[in-house]
Amino acid sequence: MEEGKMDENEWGYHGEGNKSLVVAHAQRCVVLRFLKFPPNRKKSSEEIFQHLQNIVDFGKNVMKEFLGENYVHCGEVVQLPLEFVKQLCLKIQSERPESRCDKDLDTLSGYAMCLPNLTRLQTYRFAEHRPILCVEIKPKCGFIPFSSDVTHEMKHKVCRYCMHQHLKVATGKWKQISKYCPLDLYSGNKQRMHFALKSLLQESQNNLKIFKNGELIYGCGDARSPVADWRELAHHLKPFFFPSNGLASGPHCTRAVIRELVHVITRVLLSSSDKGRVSALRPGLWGPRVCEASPFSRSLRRQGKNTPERSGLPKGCLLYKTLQVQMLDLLDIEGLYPLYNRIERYLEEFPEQRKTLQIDGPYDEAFYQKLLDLSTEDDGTVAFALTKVQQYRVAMTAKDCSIMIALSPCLQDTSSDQRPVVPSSRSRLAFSVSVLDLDLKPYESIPHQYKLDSKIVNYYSKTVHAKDDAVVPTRLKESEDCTLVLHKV
Ligand SMILES: O=P(O)(O)O[C@@H]1[C@@H](OP(=O)(O)O)[C@H](OP(=O)(O)O)[C@H](O)[C@H](OP(=O)(O)O)[C@H]1OP(=O)(O)O
Ligand SMILES: Nc1ncnc2c1ncn2[C@@H]1O[C@H](COP(=O)(O)OP(=O)(O)OP(=O)(O)O)[C@@H](O)[C@H]1O
Repeated sequence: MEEGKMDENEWGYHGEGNKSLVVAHAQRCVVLRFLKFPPNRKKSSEEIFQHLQNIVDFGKNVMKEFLGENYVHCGEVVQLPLEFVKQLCLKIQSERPESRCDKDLDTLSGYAMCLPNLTRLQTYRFAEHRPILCVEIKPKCGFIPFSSDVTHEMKHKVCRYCMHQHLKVATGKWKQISKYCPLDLYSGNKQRMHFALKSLLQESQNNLKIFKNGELIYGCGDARSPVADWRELAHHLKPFFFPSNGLASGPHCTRAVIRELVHVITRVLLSSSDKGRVSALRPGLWGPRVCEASPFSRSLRRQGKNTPERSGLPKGCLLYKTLQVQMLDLLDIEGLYPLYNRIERYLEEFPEQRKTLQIDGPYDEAFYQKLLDLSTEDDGTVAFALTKVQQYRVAMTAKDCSIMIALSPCLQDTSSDQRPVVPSSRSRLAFSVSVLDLDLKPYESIPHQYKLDSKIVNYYSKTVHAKDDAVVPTRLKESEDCTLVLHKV
């Protein structure tokens, strides 16, 4: 960043999550990612610099190793003029969704991360003139725990996402239960993946966003949500997926365009565009292949059909790699929590050891190497507890990251385009796949995770499952078909 040339008018609000806020440059393909904090919980400039540097180091030394060079963009920490940050903060404030305003942008340190704008990613830094479509998916945890430490039987049957949906609706976070189940998306089975993606398109919550030329056009279920209907979405998508059946408008056209999008995204998700080395992780343990709450598998069971095999994801694809990292959570929070307590007891006695244990970094090569020990034999040591705790934090990070898929029509002269290509009915689309939000989850969040896990399972077991048992015969008759009915347009 060139200090003297920072002009807030060149930057616009792009999006935000729970912990960071992103602004995008109007011309150049870059974004600035700022940290956010609750009011009155400010950190010193040094602490913020270190926090951001840790994020970059963790991306470089750990996530690039696990997920592959091509998928991970670590960015760099930049120092900005304080006046620029202050003016920028004022400029974007009115565009922020109300639900996110419980935290303030850090305007005091002057530090931020500079990253490629993944919604416009073609060739880093300069925007091209071809239209770009970008689909962002936050797939969440794609497996059912296999750990023998799990005490709630329900956790061996229903995935965390599907259980959590009920608590989220009960607490008013979302209005409706989604039909999306991460196990369907991670199945590698095209039919299940199509169902998962259509479900995300129906009820996006914070799991799906679509950008066109860098602008949010779909998803993000809050006040800022620009469209929620498929007809308008299909209109946006036509330049990319003009239907092969020749229909230019009407419900059939909408359906055809949405179907094309789903098929193209599935193909891209199954592609192995990464040429990096094969991941060092092979947990090898699998829980059940399906989640009992997924409407897809419930519908098949009702029809007396077996759920299709988890066809298996191709080993080089990002979903496969992400799932492997998620499965570093070998013990489940129930098995992990006592090990966290072991470390806490040790730290109470030897507080000066916190640094040696690398709890707050540095996230370097040595930190990465220790993550590769997948043994689950507890020898009672702090070293064992520490390895499992660090693996858990990394796994939780992978359970909360997002995948960005950028698509743009190929030029006539494709020799200039080095990127992989996916066919669509209108043209061939060059694509790139990236992963974002790879901030290592804090050590301190483990007690919260333990409590939340129990709250999610208890709520699901007591309310939903009990109700389910009582109404099974009626529900079966109701035939809650998993064939997705398109919204009326
Ligand atoms: O606990 P979960 O599964 O609800 O995940 C949280 C996310 O909620 P979600 O369920 O995806 O809507 C949550 O997302 P939202 O703020 O709800 O959009 C955050 O990503 C949170 O991470 P962090 O605390 O900001 O690092 C996430 O917390 P972590 O558990 O990943 O730390
Ligand atoms: N490099 C990028 N290029 C384009 N858009 C980005 C980039 N990084 C983040 N975004 C956008 O900003 C949003 C918020 O970023 P991010 O997910 O990193 O926030 P967060 O606060 O860390 O999330 P969480 O709520 O999961 O903690 C993303 O959902 C994405 O739409």
